[in-house]
Amino acid sequence: MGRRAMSVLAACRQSSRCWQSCLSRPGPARQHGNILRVPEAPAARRLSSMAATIRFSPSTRSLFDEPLGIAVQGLGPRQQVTLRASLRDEAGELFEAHARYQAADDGELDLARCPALPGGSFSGLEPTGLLWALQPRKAFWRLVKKDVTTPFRLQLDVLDGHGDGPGRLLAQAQHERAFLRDGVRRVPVREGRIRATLFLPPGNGPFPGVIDVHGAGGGLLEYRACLLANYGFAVLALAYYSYEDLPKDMKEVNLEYFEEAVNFMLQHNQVKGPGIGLLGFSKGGDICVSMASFLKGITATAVVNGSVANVGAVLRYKDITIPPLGSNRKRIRVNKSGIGDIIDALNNPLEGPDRQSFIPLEKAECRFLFIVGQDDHNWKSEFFAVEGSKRLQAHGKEKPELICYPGAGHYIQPPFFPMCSASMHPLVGMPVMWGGEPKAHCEAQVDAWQQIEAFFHRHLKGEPSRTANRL
Ligand SMILES: CCCCCCCCCCCC(=O)SCCNC(=O)CCNC(=O)[C@H](O)C(C)(C)COP(=O)(O)OP(=O)(O)OC[C@H]1O[C@@H](n2cnc3c(N)ncnc32)[C@H](O)[C@@H]1OP(=O)(O)O
Repeated sequence: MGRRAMSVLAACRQSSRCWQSCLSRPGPARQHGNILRVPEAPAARRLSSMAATIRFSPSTRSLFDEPLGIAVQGLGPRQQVTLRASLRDEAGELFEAHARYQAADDGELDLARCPALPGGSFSGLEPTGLLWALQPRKAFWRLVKKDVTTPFRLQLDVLDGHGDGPGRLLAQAQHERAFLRDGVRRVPVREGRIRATLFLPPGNGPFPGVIDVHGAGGGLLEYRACLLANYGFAVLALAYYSYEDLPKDMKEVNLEYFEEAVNFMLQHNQVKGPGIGLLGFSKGGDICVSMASFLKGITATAVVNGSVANVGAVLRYKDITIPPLGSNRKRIRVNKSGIGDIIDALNNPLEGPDRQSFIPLEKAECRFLFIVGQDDHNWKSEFFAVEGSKRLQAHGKEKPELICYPGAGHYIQPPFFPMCSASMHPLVGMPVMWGGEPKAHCEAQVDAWQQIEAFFHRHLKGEPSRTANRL
């Protein structure tokens, strides 16, 4: 990560501390629909005689990966206000962002038209800045959604003025950011060895099918699969270790487990054949490349900041063994805050015995999409994607789609997940920097999500997808 991005984040964290006291401030308030109005202060301190109201669009609830319109009405002409967004995750950890604005002559403040002034978490015209700039108060914490059946509750406070401390509360409202679209079915799957959740869109199937494999860390993460199912795919979120009776750690990745999952999808009466798609992020990316290389029934594979070398665990399939790419902890650079930069820790899979870890992706019969954050500090995603592309073409295979995003780090998530700059690495055992600059990273997430969806529509459905820019 660049020094500039680190200092932006440090500044955000520092300034968010200034706002802590206001969050717990008690005060009588009355609820009007989703708008909580706070009684006005004495006339002498009032800048406007009108009550400010917050308007969200959509009004009360939206899907997490959709943009959210925010406007404030009833402010004074050119009134200076600070908008503060906050959200608590399921562990109770607080995420906050704030931005300084000046209302228009008519007392209206529409974030789609009004630029944020310097001094907040972001500046400039950023209609969704209060979403993507959310930062955790707890160091090394990421926004993760574990229970997709409940929404995140976003709170917006409108505060008077641009002071360093919180100004008088002028209006407050809440909005639900949901994961499950109405009618999408969430089906826990415990078939054979498979531990997974299948998301089925509303209506009569069959639907194009996708298996979603998340990165190292264990457990069963459903949020990306669930959001993708909202767009008409049958998506299986697949756990592969540290979940129920699956192996506790990731010493070895056995592809027969993943083959069972592919066969489960291909045989499911709600899944349209003849092949399925794979979506893999990080360690999930190289698992998907291995699945595509060795298993039948894969039509399209989207890899988000993945590797084309097998990493972190031995891979086994029948009589095939692929060793993990070598690494050297001495190449980890640790900064003054104790955060590691592991970008140079892995060996080169084109050299010496490490060539054995290169996955023979030329065996695959599917189309590939590589999504790359050019500021990925977990590993060299762009190098991996380019080498994968070269190898495919050298074997007469179709050139994969490769989309590179400058300023995007490792943790490319669905839209509006705030960028995580550093957190505990599940395999390295220390906090590491993931890379990325928050605004560029957020824009990459929005575009990458559309590209992934369009890729699967093209190859699994044969239909064009919606192309509207959702930023
Ligand atoms: C030589 C060099 C080679 C370099 C070699 C480089 C090779 C890189 C190869 C891998 C690259 C990757 O995959 S990178 C990672 C990408 N991974 C993912 O995207 C998957 C992310 N999944 C996860 O992080 C996990 O599944 C969680 C956090 C969702 C697990 O949730 P859980 O199953 O409910 O577990 P839980 O008990 O709550 O917590 C387990 C631990 O995670 C922490 N944790 C829980 N929630 C959070 C959170 N929101 N933000 C931060 N941390 C959290 C807890 O404090 C705890 O830490 P503690 O008390 O145990 O300390």
